[in-house]
Amino acid sequence: MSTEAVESQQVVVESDYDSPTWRQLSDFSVAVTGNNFPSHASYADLRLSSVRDMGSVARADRKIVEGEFGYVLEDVPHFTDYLPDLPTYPNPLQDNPAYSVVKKYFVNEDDTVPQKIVVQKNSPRGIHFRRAGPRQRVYYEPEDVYACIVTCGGLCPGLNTVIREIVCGLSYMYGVKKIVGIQGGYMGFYSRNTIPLTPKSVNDIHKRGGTILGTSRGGHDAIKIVDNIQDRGINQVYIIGGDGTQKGASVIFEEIQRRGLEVAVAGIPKTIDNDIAVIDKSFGFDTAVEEAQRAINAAHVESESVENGIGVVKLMGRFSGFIAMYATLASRDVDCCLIPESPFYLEGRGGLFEYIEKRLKENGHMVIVVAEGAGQELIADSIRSMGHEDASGNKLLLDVGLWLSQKIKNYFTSRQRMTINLKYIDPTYMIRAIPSNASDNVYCTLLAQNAVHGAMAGYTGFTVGVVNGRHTYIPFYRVTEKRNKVIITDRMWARLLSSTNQPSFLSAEYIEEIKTPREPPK
Ligand SMILES: Nc1ncnc2c1ncn2[C@@H]1O[C@H](COP(=O)(O)OP(=O)(O)O)[C@@H](O)[C@H]1O
Ligand SMILES: O=P(O)(O)OC[C@H]1O[C@](O)(COP(=O)(O)O)[C@@H](O)[C@@H]1O
Ligand SMILES: [Mg+2]
Repeated sequence: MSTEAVESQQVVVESDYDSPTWRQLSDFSVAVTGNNFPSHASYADLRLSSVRDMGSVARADRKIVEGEFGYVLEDVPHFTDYLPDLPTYPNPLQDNPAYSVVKKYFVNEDDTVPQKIVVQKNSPRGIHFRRAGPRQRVYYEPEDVYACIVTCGGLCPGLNTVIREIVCGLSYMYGVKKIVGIQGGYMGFYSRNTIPLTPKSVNDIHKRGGTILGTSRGGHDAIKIVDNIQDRGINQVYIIGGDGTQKGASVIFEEIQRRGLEVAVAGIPKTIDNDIAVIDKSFGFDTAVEEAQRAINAAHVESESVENGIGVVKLMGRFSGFIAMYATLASRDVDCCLIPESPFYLEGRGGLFEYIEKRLKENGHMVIVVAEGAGQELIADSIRSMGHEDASGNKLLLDVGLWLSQKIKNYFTSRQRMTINLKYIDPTYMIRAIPSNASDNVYCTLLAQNAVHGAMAGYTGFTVGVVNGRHTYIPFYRVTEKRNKVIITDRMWARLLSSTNQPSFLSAEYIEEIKTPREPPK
């Protein structure tokens, strides 16, 4: 992702400073001198901050280490936090011919990655995350590992690649033999049989879309899931899924910790919408943007082949319009992009209809990209049926693409304003179901391998993710407490507006309001 996109995430993060959660974190944090953090073996001596989150992850213990110049490490849990006397073993990678020639293959225990890379002379060093990667000592003998993998939530390109690379990483790097897949999402822990996974059985799966394990929404019962983990003797749990899944993983981790089990819980964030906080980008996003070009091209070809042609393309994005924004910026054929973060209106001065009329008169055709979560309030006004949820508790959306297409048709046919030719394309599930592209495949591989390195090194209760280009271990609460959204006061959205020339749909008062600076952090 571009620097600009990284900047957008930082704007989101800055707002954390105002939240009660942040103030509580500071109150409970553990201060250390300088930045010589204790290695994880001595973390048992540190007081776990036990901050009770105000939001959705209600019982997350937080492990905060402060250093000089405003340095803060938001660390992830480690076995030694609650099981102090575990034996450790040399990392088998040191004898692996592929790695033995690599200088500094093991990650320095003190390496951390800053969340904010744009700084000023006097700004505090800010929040950091533990750098991901292989450690010199591991907490499992290969023959003792019994790992499982589960995929939850909606589909996303790259799921099979992550599964494949966890299996291959565990097998080839650490010599692990016992790996199973949990079928059909969280509920599969207690309602379905497991399937054995070997490098041979997963060899070709990255070439297929979907997930070979199946997935589901709903059905998260932490007690039943952990009972099942315990009964089977599973000691590494790899959980691939979005924000809902990571919340579920956090609850599972807490139950495992409460029972004092030596079971590592590692999350790999998945969301085609790219709405997971903190991380630079989620896997599958690039593939989705690329595939969306095919739909936009089709809409363009259709619309320019007829008089007053309008192509409407609906793309995914329940709460965040990243796919729509990037697909629009990539295409250059889009005249208007509508996303959930930017409210719009249809009629009157500066409205969508006026703009469509102008573009058709100027250019004879136009393409509109609309993210599925855009304009939901407008639709609710005319349809009156909001508030339904799916099995995971996600808001069910009304079809903005169909609604918008109908509204445009009605407007232009009423009072015989203009004869238009509108074609509506909904490629959403076609985009989601494809295999990941080359760059996402590499990305999935690194995420999977780093998840494996973290679990083998005794870290647990973490999500693996890229922050400012570096792989890190992020505590669950950080990726679940808020969603990554397009910031419409950022330069990236301004670039989009100037590339499409569409109206901003914002009133002068609203622009003033959102520009008002927030209070600086204390
Ligand atoms: N707050 C939560 N606590 C525990 N489990 C949750 C929570 N939210 C969602 N889940 C579980 O996570 C799984 C996937 O969630 P969902 O929202 O469908 O997809 P995603 O993980 O992609 O956001 C479901 O099985 C759901 O029951
Ligand atoms: O029809 P489904 O399977 O519920 O999925 C629809 C939703 O899945 C998404 O792709 C995102 O899903 P996740 O939260 O599972 O990543 C949204 O864009 C879309 O609204
Ligand atoms: Mg979600």
